[in-house]
Amino acid sequence: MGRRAKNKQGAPDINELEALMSSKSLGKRKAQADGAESAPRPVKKSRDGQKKSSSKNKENSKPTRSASTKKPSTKRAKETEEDAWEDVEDGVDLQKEAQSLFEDSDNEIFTGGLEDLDEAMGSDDDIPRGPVQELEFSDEEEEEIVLTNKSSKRKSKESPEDGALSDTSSSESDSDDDVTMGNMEAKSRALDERALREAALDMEELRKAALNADDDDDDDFDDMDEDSVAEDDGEEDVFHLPTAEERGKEKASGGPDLQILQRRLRECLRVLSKFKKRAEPGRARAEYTEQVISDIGSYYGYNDYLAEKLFLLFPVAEAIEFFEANEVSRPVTIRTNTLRTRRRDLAQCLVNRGVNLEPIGKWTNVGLQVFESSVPIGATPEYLAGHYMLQAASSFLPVIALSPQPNERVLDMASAPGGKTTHMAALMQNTGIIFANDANKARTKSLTANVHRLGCKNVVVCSYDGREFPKVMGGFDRVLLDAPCSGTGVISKDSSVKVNKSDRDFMLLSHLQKQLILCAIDSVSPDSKTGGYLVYSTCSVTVEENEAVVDYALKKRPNVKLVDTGLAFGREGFTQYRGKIFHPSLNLTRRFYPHVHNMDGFYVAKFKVDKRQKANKNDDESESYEAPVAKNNSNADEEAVVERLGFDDEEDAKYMEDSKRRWMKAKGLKPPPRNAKQ
Ligand SMILES: C[S@@+](CC[C@H](N)C(=O)[O-])C[C@H]1O[C@@H](n2cnc3c(N)ncnc32)[C@H](O)[C@@H]1O
Repeated sequence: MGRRAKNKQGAPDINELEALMSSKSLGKRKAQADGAESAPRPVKKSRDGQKKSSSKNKENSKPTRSASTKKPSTKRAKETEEDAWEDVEDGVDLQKEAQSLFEDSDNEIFTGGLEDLDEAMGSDDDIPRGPVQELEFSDEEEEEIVLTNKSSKRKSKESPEDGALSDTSSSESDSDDDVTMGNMEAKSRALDERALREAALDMEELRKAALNADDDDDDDFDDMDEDSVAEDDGEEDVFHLPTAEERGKEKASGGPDLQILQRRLRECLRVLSKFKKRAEPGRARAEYTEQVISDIGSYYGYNDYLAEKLFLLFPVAEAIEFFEANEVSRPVTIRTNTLRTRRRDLAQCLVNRGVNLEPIGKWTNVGLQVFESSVPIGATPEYLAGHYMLQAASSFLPVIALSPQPNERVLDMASAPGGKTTHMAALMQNTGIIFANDANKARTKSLTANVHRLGCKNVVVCSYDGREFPKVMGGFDRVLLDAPCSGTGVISKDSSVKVNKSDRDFMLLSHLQKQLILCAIDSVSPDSKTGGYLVYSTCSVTVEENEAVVDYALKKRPNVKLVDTGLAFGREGFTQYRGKIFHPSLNLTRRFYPHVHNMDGFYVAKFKVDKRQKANKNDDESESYEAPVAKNNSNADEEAVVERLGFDDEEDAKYMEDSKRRWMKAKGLKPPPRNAKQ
């Protein structure tokens, strides 16, 4: 685990569902996605101003105690590791889950069956109620849910004055009184808050330094704290960048401590901001960058490979914001199941139970963000009756982009546990048909449970390797491929991603995604009267799982083109990245980031599939085009699958070589020159 992670209160590796069970304060920042990239980039301010904003940011991004103190169940941890979900596992085994909810929420073991749940929760009147919110609905539109008694939510959202504790219990508990049973929780909360405040101040310093590192060498601007950097005029202390040998020794002795790491990060960023002036003679810019990446890895607990991969996605200052955002839980959100209820009615029911919530944003008319709850959100009668799905806000996006219509024939190629399938069923008003497929049979159990709980009547669950489509079934009006991925967008939910992904994993995933996307394209009917669309999505932010896969599909299937996703926000996909040029239409795809949109990292691309052109003798691509033929068993020989899909051997060879070179370097071996015969 990284130094930063070790020292931080509220480790991000939470099981969100379990966190929900604890009925405490939930995600406190509102998803910032209303049509704008709202992530505040630190602005250059007077130092007073900066101090205030740092405290404010910290308070707003405070991870919840409930989230931080729960350990994920082994089962859940294993699942997230295997498949890198972006969704809360919802309704896996209702009876078991409900039981654990009660264990978690009440510290009492619930031994009854589902039918006993009501009793266990007491009559409605017995349900613990929080401060009741009065909901004001406009006469016409349920959109306009206005919460009039927002006291507790506001409290959780407002930032306290600099240095002040967020509530009275905290300030009490910050005193030196003896710890008693009565004040233990408050004291513990105060300690958490203090640690967070300190961490946020550290971050603010780093961010300021990083911001400067993004400035040009010639830029005279320097707004860093005087105590954190040497003065520019006169002699500067030249910071000594460790040599490779010194770094090796440091690693062997267990790595530097947190203070050294922080200081070195700051110093390296300071040098990078005025390289010519501040660099040690004879040292290259790349050496400083390498040190920054290595220290970020240690500070936040990433392996070097992933730290570098993620760092390179952003300018330096933004990279720090991204890594920091991965340390904070995302807001808890639910999706109203419009097959069973309306959002305003659901909101009113939950508010009456003591849930503090409000609509997520204008971009969705079914999402609600839960700020605080005095009841377990995953076990309310409304939940059990299928009135809502616990679902990350980001996972609404691919379905909104796909926009399935009533009476269509739709394929959800990798669908378990069904967050998106059930959303599609609702949009289609239970008409038409959705084939909800998932290669993992075990996972189709939770999918089926959710389909039943939410009352979806137009869903057929099946379990094929997605690469067997369209042989098993084809001719769909719309296809969703929410692909298996590395999960680099959901690190705040599953921190194991920080250390368990290697370049080989990324290569294999990218390969699988490329196979799946071609099969998904071939499953769409170009003759569809109402559709003819494919949406490809992942909960990862890496380029090889996103733009590279989409670009590959464009090359391999000339009959498809990218179209606007219809999503009102999100960053444009890369059209070039580190020397790789993608099709210019890649700018129509959308990227979502935790530090920008306060939702899980996500990627969405929408294709329109047209009829295939008649084979053109001069066109290798169309001549060799052949719809993939599926094998009868899912243990299909990998090589044959690769061959039938016409993989780009040249591109793969390059990946393999890169991977081999990195492996050799990691082992301390010198890779042969690039063009040498191996
Ligand atoms: C990101 S999750 C899907 C989440 C789902 N769309 C939802 O919204 O609830 C990816 C899924 O892909 C499935 N999967 C992995 N490899 C597959 C393959 N070759 N064919 C079909 N599904 C696959 C995994 O079992 C996993 O359930």
